[in-house]
Amino acid sequence: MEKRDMKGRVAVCDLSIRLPGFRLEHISFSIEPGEFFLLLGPTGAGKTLTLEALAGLVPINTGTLHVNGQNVTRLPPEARSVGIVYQDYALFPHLSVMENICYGVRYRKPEVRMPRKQINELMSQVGIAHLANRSIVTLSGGEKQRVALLRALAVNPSVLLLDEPLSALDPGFREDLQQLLKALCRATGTTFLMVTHDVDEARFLGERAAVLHDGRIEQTGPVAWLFQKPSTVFVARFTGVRNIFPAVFDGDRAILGGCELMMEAPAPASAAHVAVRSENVRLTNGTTGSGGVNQMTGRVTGLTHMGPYVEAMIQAGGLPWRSAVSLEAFARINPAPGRTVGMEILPEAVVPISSGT
Ligand SMILES: Nc1ncnc2c1ncn2[C@@H]1O[C@H](COP(=O)(O)OP(=O)(O)OP(=O)(O)O)[C@@H](O)[C@H]1O
Repeated sequence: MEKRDMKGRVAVCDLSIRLPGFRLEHISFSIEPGEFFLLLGPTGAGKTLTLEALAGLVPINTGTLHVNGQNVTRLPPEARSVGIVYQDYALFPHLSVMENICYGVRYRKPEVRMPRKQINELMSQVGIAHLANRSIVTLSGGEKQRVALLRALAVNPSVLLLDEPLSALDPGFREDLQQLLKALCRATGTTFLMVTHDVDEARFLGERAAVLHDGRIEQTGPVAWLFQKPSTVFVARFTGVRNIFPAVFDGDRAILGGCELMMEAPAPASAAHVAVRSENVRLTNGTTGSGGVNQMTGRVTGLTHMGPYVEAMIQAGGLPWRSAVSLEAFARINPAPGRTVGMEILPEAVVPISSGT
């Protein structure tokens, strides 16, 4: 790859950080120029540490870090061409909006900083042009986060690191800012690496993601793939899979409880469970269709109204299944507790998963 094609490329290879009481181990992933990549995981998984290692803010024990094709492992933070945006904005309260945005610019050579004209355009794009002279302390959370974003982008980093930038905002503001983040990533061509523990946010924002658990990466891949084809019990739970059962495998057949399900391909040797998303458990009327591939009959044991759908609990094949029933299907099938219903799962929705790292 030519040097200019490497601009914005990130490669983290076998990163480890050992702290009293916590170990980040064998972290490896790479990000393509201009990509919106997510580090996903629950609290305490090591997401912030990974970001800070890339930014040069914490010492690392082993591993190499490349930005723009350059080995930055031993470089100081200011020489890495990365910017960082925090959840709590970290703005200067005594400066105005424009002074905050341009704060880092004055320390940069003209050829590497963002031209003032582009800063003005971005301020208009994110809807804060009219606030240029306002004091930071008078802004709302959403406005502050817009200022923080532009301050980080104004020094023209190749890579922008974002540590849960939306988590302090009300849900209404969050959606606007999610749209804005996507638009800024596209408009500036900057690589975005964002930390979040919010799976809905991940679904909306990310192209690819790495899922961290207890200091290790469990799975890396396109966000949609992590949801549809989790590879471990942890990733399945984290992405909201409601049916996870221990299983044994015989080629492309999974045997779980008192039932046998066909999969689309043979399970890997590491597989020990089966994951089925509740939206992939389709209900049918009565015993209709029972006896076909992955069709069973079950008894409804409970219902939970979730707003746009109803989660039905079905006892079938000796296991407690959960099915997300659309309101239309709910009205048609009427899966009232105690009733017998048919249940169908496509082979591609039966996902063999391992116990994890
Ligand atoms: N300087 C430090 N010394 C000791 N332990 C630390 C230090 N910094 C972080 N840790 C610990 O490392 C673990 C991972 O922290 P990290 O902030 O990376 O988690 P996270 O995934 O970003 O979680 P959250 O979503 O809550 O921010 C935590 O248990 C934290 O307490």
